[in-house]
This record gives sequence, structure tokens and C-alpha cells, in this order.
Amino acid sequence: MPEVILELNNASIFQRESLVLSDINIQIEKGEFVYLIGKTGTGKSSFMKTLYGDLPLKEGRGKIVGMDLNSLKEKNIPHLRRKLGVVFQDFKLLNDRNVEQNLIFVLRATGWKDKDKMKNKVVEVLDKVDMKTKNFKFPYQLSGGEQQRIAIARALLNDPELILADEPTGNLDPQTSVEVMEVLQEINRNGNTILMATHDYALLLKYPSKTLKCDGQKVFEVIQKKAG
Ligand SMILES: Nc1ncnc2c1ncn2[C@@H]1O[C@H](COP(=O)(O)OP(=O)(O)OP(=O)(O)O)[C@@H](O)[C@H]1O
Repeated sequence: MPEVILELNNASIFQRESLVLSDINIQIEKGEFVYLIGKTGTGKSSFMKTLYGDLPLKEGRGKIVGMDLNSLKEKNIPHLRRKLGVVFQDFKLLNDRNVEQNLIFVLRATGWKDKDKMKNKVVEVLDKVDMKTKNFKFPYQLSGGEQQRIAIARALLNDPELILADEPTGNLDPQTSVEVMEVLQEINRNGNTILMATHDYALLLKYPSKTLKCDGQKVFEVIQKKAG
């Protein structure tokens, strides 16, 4: 039996009192790479926010990385976030410290203490995104694509069971988007489960994979037609 990493049953997503998506029934299994697509304003970010505990799941049932979204309390959110790796469109790196310090900051905040172990972990994740030589650079000394790779490395620090990437290529030009996508594909090939929200259809065509679509307040799986 494949391991289910995310499951929503009859779930509805709200922004305050307004309904964004209703009656969602989806499953994501370990090792999958899943896209979440949809026009702007259809609810991709709201969907992602519900998954990482930024919005409460008020209706329906949800289970993610073994945690129940329905009974999620404020105090459990850090625990949930440690089991997830979240990547944002705007990278969200700390500009007042270099790459290594950005990563160590997250390790410390998530309970790491041993200096050697932290250093080793930083090297390990930077290697995964091919940025091992950039550990002393400050974010503003890096290109957008490089910054996003660091953000992906940061998401990998606590060996997440699921990576949630919300428009990770949204601020990047097409060539750089492909480079970042290659990194995500490689991470997925190494066993990481990834849910990626995007409106970049060129990437979907180049890297076809299971696709969920937000449209008309619903989320449904779309079957990509094979070319030819
Ligand atoms: N903080 C908020 N408070 C109230 N309503 C919001 C908030 N954020 C988003 N919304 C509304 O929720 C709906 C879904 O927005 P959301 O940002 O989830 O869509 P999206 O598909 O991610 O769009 P985009 O691709 O532009 O990021 C929109 O109607 C939006 O106006």
C-alpha cells in the first residue's frame, strides 16, 4: 500500500468567512510530484496556506504528514512546519545574513544545537541544490534563481515528508524557471514528495505530472493529454 502523505475529504477552504474552494477530495502519495494549477484568484495560495496551517480547516477532513488538520492547534503549527518544507515565490531569505547563516538560523529555530551537525547539514542541503560554493554569499549577491535554490535547500533542512512550493518560479525568467524546476525534479527523483502551485503551463508541458486544478471553487484532477 502506498503511503498517503496528504488527504482531504469534503474539505472547504475559506478566507475569513468567504468560501474559496469547496468539497475538495484529494490524495497525494509518497513520492508523487503534483501540480496545483488555476487562474489567478482561484485559490491556490489559500489551498497551500490551509495545508501549512496558516488558514484553519473549518470544513471537511484533512490529514497531512500524519497530522490532523482539523484538530490542529496554534501550538502544534511549529511541529507541522518541521515536517513540511515550504517554498515561496519571493524566496523569503533573510537579507542581513549570508546563506550559511540563513540555514543555521532555521536549524536553531527548529531545535538543532550541535554545531558540527548543523554545518554538515548545511553542506548536505546546499549540495542537493548545487550551491555548495555560495555559502558565504548574501542573498542580494545572488540571482533570483540562486536565491530560490537556497530557499529550496532551506526547505530540505529537516528532511520534510512533503514540500509545498507556492509559485516557486513566479519571479523567475523562463530559463531560470527551468533550472529551478530541474532542481525540484531531482529532489523528487530522490524520493521527496512535492506539491507545487503554478500558473506556468510551459513547465507543465515540459515536465508532465499529476495535476490538480482550481476552477469554479472546485479542485479536480486534470488528465494531461499525451502529445501525438
Ligand atoms: N488575506 C485575505 N483575506 C481575504 N480574502 C483573501 C485573502 N487572500 C486571498 N483572498 C481571496 O481569496 C481568493 C483566492 O485567492 P488566492 O490568493 O488563494 O488565489 P491564487 O489562486 O493563489 O491567486 P494568485 O495566483 O494570484 O496568487 C481570492 O478571491 C482572493 O481575493
